[in-house]
Amino acid sequence: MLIIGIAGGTGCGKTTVVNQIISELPVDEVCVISQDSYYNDTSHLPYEERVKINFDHPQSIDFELLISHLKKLKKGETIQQPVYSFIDHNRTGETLPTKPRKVVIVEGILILTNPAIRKMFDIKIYVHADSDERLIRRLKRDIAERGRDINEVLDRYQTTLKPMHQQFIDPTKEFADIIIPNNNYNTVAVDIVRTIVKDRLN
Ligand SMILES: Nc1ncnc2c1ncn2[C@@H]1O[C@H](COP(=O)(O)OP(=O)(O)O)[C@@H](O)[C@H]1O
Ligand SMILES: Nc1ccn([C@@H]2O[C@H](COP(=O)(O)O)[C@@H](O)[C@H]2O)c(=O)n1
Repeated sequence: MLIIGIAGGTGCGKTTVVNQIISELPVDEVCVISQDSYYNDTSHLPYEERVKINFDHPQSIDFELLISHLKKLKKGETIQQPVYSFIDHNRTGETLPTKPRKVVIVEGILILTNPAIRKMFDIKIYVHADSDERLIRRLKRDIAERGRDINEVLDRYQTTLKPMHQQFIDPTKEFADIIIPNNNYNTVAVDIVRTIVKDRLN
């Protein structure tokens, strides 16, 4: 099994890069694990408290569950990946059965901050886009897809996104084997990663 970790700040294009990588691969050869599925279960908190959580701090992630799921996949077991709602700021209670595959891609802003999970990755990738580009993309995406308005995104950017990015996420670039510049769509870099993955599948 080849486990690839893909990190980078919010809006850098991780999900887009993952979709480009897997688009030409057989569906039964690859599975994707999103760090967002592993936000802590906060069902015990009311919505008014959940909305105040700092979702860009490493402590917001249930790394224990994520690591145990990766270990299960390595052992050939199917896992139940939690489904997360950005509207409710919580897990939905539903799960997505995820089968072990030859290639497992784990993507998320904080996945390279955790030493134990870092050790599990065969390839570590950091997707980079400038902060103004990321903020513009995040604004558009969160308003269109995650039920947010401009004030919510800008407040969160100033209070948590920017400081957490500087403190925790950007420094993980140093752990990356490959850094993909993604201010523009980077088809060359995606092709290189695809070639590595295809080589592994043969
Ligand atoms: N290279 C790019 N150029 C322009 N827009 C992009 C690029 N990569 C991603 N996007 C767009 O930016 C938004 C955020 O991308 P996404 O892949 O969800 O980022 P992430 O998963 O890192 O938060 C999406 O709407 C996506 O279509
Ligand atoms: N309830 C939540 C949980 C997370 N976020 C934000 O999502 C970002 C990470 O996801 P990406 O797809 O952008 O990598 C992170 O920056 C959190 O602030 C949220 O807004 N609400």
